[in-house]
Amino acid sequence: MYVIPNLHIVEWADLEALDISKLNQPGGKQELAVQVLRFIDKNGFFYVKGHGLSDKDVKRQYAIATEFFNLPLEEKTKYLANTAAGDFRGYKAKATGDLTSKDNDERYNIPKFTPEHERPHPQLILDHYEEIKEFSLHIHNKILLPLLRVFAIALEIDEEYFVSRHRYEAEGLEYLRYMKYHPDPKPIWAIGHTDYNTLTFLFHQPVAGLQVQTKDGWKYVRSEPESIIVNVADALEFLSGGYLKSTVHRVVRPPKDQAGRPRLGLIYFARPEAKVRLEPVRSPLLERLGLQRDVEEGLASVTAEEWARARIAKDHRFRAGIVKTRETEIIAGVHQKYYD
Ligand SMILES: O=C(O)CCC(=O)C(=O)O
Ligand SMILES: [Fe+2]
Repeated sequence: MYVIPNLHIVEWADLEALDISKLNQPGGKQELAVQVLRFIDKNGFFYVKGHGLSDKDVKRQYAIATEFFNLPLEEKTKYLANTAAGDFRGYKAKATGDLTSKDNDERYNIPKFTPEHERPHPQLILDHYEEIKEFSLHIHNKILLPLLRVFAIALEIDEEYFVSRHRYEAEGLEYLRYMKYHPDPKPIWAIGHTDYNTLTFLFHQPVAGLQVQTKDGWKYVRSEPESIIVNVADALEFLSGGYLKSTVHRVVRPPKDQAGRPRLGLIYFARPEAKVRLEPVRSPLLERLGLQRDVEEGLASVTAEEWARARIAKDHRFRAGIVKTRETEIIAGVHQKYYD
């Protein structure tokens, strides 16, 4: 427990940190796999350190994000995302008018730098294109793929099993997101949810607000300058036969001393390739634990792309006021739950 000025009491979640610089040492992969096995079936949130991105690299991205959100609204709305079709590339404005209560954030999602995703961007983004590309590629190649190998070792499966389903050049939508929450009096800014991708990488930002659901209730996730907060999301839970946990989290109004400031976010959402079926892997570990699921028990008929599109379009219908309450049925009989 930590008491911040003006006596606001904040309870922090106790999360493990994986130091991935250990991957350069002999036995490092195995050591990290053992560490992962200590927590990953209970809680899909953890920190990654030793990831090779400097504080300066992260600050540069925040500087670009700040400039982006300072652009006139008419400029930003030229790049609107087609969320009605389940496509989140591009800009999402903050809700206004009758829908003001729906959300208080703006987003700009920059997809993979592959021919599939060539699209117009504001000049500001084009001016920094190479730098944004390098940052994104580092996350994919130097953080995501090594972590996927560690998870495969933990599950005692072929080390390349997950990696071969996340080829950067393959068709599939993953993106870097610039995000800005505007100060708002409502207590919950993003209702409790799981993410629909593989792993989500949340870069350091100083305004508290992210909370994770634990067996002892909601706890704040502390953001530390050297660490990336990582969470397992739906696609990886399905692929790992339910063993790696897509953990429920939410964003609340920051504590009083921070509540009046905008909250900027820098987030990378990694996803499997579009055509990957979300079927459970066969794993000796899961067999031994009696947790092995049959393919039919998973989402074998559903691809990563179909799952993500269904969830994005469903969120769109709620945000746009097309449906009055959040729908829970998504696809193939699998329900998405929400938690206040
Ligand atoms: O802003 C955050 O800290 C988390 C955002 C989030 O959960 C999401 O966009 O899925
Ligand atoms: Fe999330």
